[in-house]
Amino acid sequence: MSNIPPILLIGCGHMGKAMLKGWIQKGLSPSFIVHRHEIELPAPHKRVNSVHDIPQDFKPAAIILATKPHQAQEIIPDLAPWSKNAVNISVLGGRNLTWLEQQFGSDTAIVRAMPNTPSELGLGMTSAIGNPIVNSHQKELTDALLRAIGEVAWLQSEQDMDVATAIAGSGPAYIFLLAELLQKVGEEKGLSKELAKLLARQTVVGSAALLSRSKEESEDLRKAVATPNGITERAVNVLIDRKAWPDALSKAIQAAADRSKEMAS
Ligand SMILES: NC(=O)C1=CN([C@@H]2O[C@H](COP(=O)(O)OP(=O)(O)OC[C@H]3O[C@@H](n4cnc5c(N)ncnc54)[C@H](O)[C@@H]3O)[C@@H](O)[C@H]2O)C=CC1
Ligand SMILES: O=C(O)[C@@H]1CCC=N1
Repeated sequence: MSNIPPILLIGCGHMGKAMLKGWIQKGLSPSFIVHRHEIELPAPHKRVNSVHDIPQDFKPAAIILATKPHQAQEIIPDLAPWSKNAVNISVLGGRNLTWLEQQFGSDTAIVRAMPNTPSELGLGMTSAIGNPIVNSHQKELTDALLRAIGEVAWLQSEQDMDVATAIAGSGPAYIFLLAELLQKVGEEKGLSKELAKLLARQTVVGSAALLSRSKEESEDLRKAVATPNGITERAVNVLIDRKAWPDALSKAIQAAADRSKEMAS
């Protein structure tokens, strides 16, 4: 049974595809996807090359804008036949509600959202904030759409979106980088490539699953590994030094948040 309303998805790259896969698994109603290249798409959903190929009688409950930020401006005016009667959910990095209202019109219901790629597995994390035109029904609908692919945090202030983006939107990249680096160090220390890869990947996967299922704080899970005066503690002492991971992560998050702010318009 379909429990996700029909959507119009604009752009089906890394993020659009991740969300679409999540929604299809949860029973997406017949929807249209605007994408210039062939994609694997189960019936009854349809891919079209351009918005001009969408039937006028198609009534999406939500439009999801998932092109690159610089690609969005030219396509938004073409969405007018549908955008006034739908909630328009932008996942564009950086682009703020002021910019989005300038493109769609300030009388249009717009949600600025920042998901992440684990949405593909229903394990996403999306931060969201709507403009004043979004009514309670549209907010519930957006919440249901985003909850179908993971957790949702409705922000009180749009100012928080830059840091939310830097932590959760970009965050999967840091975790994959950790897996990359663990493998690289393993190889540098003499392990075979296959062994280093297996150890690094399964450790990241298993730790994330444990964190997901445990009620304990991440700090407690960490302390359960680092036996006092044992082996792990030596490594944790290196990493937790203010000048090591705390400073590096703080600088990294600030750099990403600054870039998000730069991309506001
Ligand atoms: N990749 C990620 O992890 C995340 C990305 N985002 C945001 O999602 C958006 C998309 O990012 P990605 O998926 O990584 O980029 P991408 O380049 O993989 O996907 C964008 C897609 O939009 C398509 N497109 C461009 N113009 C179009 C048009 N006029 N009509 C139809 N399709 C068109 C492109 O062909 C491309 O497939 C960006 O604005 C980004 O900031 C947000 C959260 C996380
Ligand atoms: O890096 C980017 O610009 C996008 C937004 C967050 C994740 N990817």
